[in-house]
Parts: sequence; structure tokens; C-alpha cells
Amino acid sequence: MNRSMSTLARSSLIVEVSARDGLQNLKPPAVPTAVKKELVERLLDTGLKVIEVGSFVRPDRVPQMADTPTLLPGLPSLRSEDPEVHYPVLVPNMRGLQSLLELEAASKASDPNVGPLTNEIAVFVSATEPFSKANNNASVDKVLSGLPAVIDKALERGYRVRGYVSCVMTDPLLDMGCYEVSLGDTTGEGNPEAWKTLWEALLKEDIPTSRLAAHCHDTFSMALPSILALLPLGLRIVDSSLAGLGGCPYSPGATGNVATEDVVYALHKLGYNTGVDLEKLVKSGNWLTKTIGISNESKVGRAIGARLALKEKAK
Ligand SMILES: CC(C)(COP(=O)([O-])OP(=O)([O-])OC[C@H]1O[C@@H](n2cnc3c(N)ncnc32)[C@H](O)[C@@H]1OP(=O)([O-])[O-])[C@@H](O)C(=O)NCCC(=O)NCCSC(=O)C[C@@](C)(O)CC(=O)[O-]
Repeated sequence: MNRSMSTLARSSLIVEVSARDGLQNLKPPAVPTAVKKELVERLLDTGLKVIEVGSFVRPDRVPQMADTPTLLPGLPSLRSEDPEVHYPVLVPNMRGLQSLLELEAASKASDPNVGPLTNEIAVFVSATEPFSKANNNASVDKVLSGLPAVIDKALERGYRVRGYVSCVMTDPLLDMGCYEVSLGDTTGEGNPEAWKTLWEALLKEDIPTSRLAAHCHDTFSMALPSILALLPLGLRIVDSSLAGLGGCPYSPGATGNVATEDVVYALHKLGYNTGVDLEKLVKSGNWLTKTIGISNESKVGRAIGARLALKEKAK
């Protein structure tokens, strides 16, 4: 197996999406901002560096993300001594970017010494028209034609820009200036063979796969096998969500993302270094699901959580 340990050992291997993708689809009541803040703090403490924290989308469309402007100023400030820490926020259009910039300006005005609230945005486009209509309320062409201005302005303001392609197949976003593109299997219908076919086609087209991430929903339990199948082909960036939380409000029936605990466990077992403390991660997953009253979809989280509980009892 070509493990290419030097690149795989990068701690940005995991892009943690639980605070955004994981929570966005939950039914009311809204997850309290304080819980989200603690979640991000716990995720940072596990060693995760890239943590998606919210969205600047229409609050009536995705109410669970409506508090992103309140959450951002309360997060641990981006530490200049650790430039790898990033808080991506979803920005669908110029209106969303404008809201973020206004928030940054208000924060600076109230304390000139305060640093930026975030250093990364994520734009998103769908590879299929029906999903584009449902998710972005616009055609693929319309979404794509609006993005260069958003990306340019964000880059100008010093943000790193990530791109998502939902219902994957193409990636014009790299050429537009995104540093990385995440390929979303939104409905979770991918499997190892389909992913390998896609990846090999991308390699053949000379697409820089080192700048591509896999974003697998685990609807049919195929997410982890698919990720593992891509490792020998050079996949080095995996989106995942604590406790397997997640789902897109516009992809009915598609369940959570692959669980971060399961990905980290598998990568460590296979000899990859993620920089993530698995035990802390498991504790955070069990804490979050208990706090907001939902089930923990991570098998690793449940198994190691049970062992940790036994150990605790025996003390
Ligand atoms: C995309 C939009 C914003 C288009 O929204 P729209 O309704 O088409 O926008 P519009 O330009 O027609 O404007 C209508 C009204 O919306 C307002 N508006 C316009 N834009 C914004 C904004 N950014 N924030 C707040 N308000 C906004 C705008 O100001 C106006 O307000 P009014 O003048 O009538 O009072 C809307 O359809 C929306 O919010 N959709 C939800 C998208 C979303 O968050 N989806 C889930 C995340 S994507 C995902 O989960 C997939 C992913 C990334 O994980 C990868 C994968 O798994 O595949």
C-alpha cells in the first residue's frame, strides 16, 4: 500500500463537520449556542484543527444555523501560534459573505485588538440540477456564475476558500480559487468501487487529488469502506462528523456523515497519524449526544465509551 505517510500525517486529514453538517438537520428545539461552543472547544482539545462551525445561509431555511453570528465571536480566538486551526463557515452567495464581513467589522469596532472571527469560508455547488434547486434555490449555472465574485472577495479579505460539490462529479471550483474541494456523496449511495472509478477518472484528468476531500454520508454503511478504498489511491483529506451526526435538510432520508471516531480509529489501526486524541474524541461524542438527547451513531464511540465507563466505575 502506498501510504505516503508524510502527507497523510498532516493533521488537516480530518475536516470535522459536526457543528455544521452534524447539527443543521436536527428538528427543533435549536441546539443552544453554548452547547455548540463547548462542542468546538472539545473538538479543538482532541487535536482537530479544521472545524466547520456554521453557515451564513437563510435562517428560515436552516434554523439550526441561525445562531452562527452569535457563535463565532464566542469561540476560542484563532490562535496565531497555531495557523493550522480553521473555522470554515458555509457561505452560499454574496449576501452570506456580506453578513460575515459585517460581523467581522462589528467585532473589530467593539475591540480593535480582536483577531478575525474566522479564517475560512466554504462555498457549495451541486453536480445535479434537482439538488441545486432544492439546496440553493437556483440552477447549477446560476450558482456557479455567482461564485467567482464571492470567492474573489473572500480571498481578497484573507479568507481561505473551500469548495463543496454535492452529488459529485466535477470540480470547476479548484480553477476558481478554492484551495480544496470536498466531494459530497450527499445521499450516501457511493460504494468503494464507485468512488475508486470516480477517483481514477479524476487522476486520469490530472485533477490534483491532493486537493480533494471525500465527504461521505453513511446512509448505507458504505462510507468507511469507501474512504479506506481510496487511501491507496492517495486520498488524504476526509470530512467526518462527531458521533456520525448529520444530514442535509434538502436530501430526504440521507442520514449522518461518517463518524469521526470511526474514521480516526480505522486510520490509526492502519498506521496513519491523524494528530487526534481518540479517547477525548469518544468522550466528546458521548457528551454531545447525551447533552442534546440523540443517539450516538459511532460504533467506535459506543464501544470505547462503554469501556471507558467501566474503567471509571472500577475506580
Ligand atoms: C442559498 C440561499 C441563501 C438562496 O436563497 P434565495 O431565497 O434563493 O435568495 P434570494 O437571492 O432570492 O433572496 C431572497 C431572500 O433571502 C435573503 N437571502 C439571500 N441569501 C441569504 C443569505 N446567505 N443569508 C441570509 N439571507 C439571505 C435575501 O436577502 C432575500 O431577503 P428579502 O429581501 O426577501 O428579505 C437559500 O436557498 C438557502 O439558505 N439555502 C439553504 C442552503 C443550505 O444551508 N443547505 C445545507 C448546507 S449544504 C449541504 O449540507 C451539503 C454539503 C455541503 O454538506 C455537502 C454534501 O453533503 O453534499
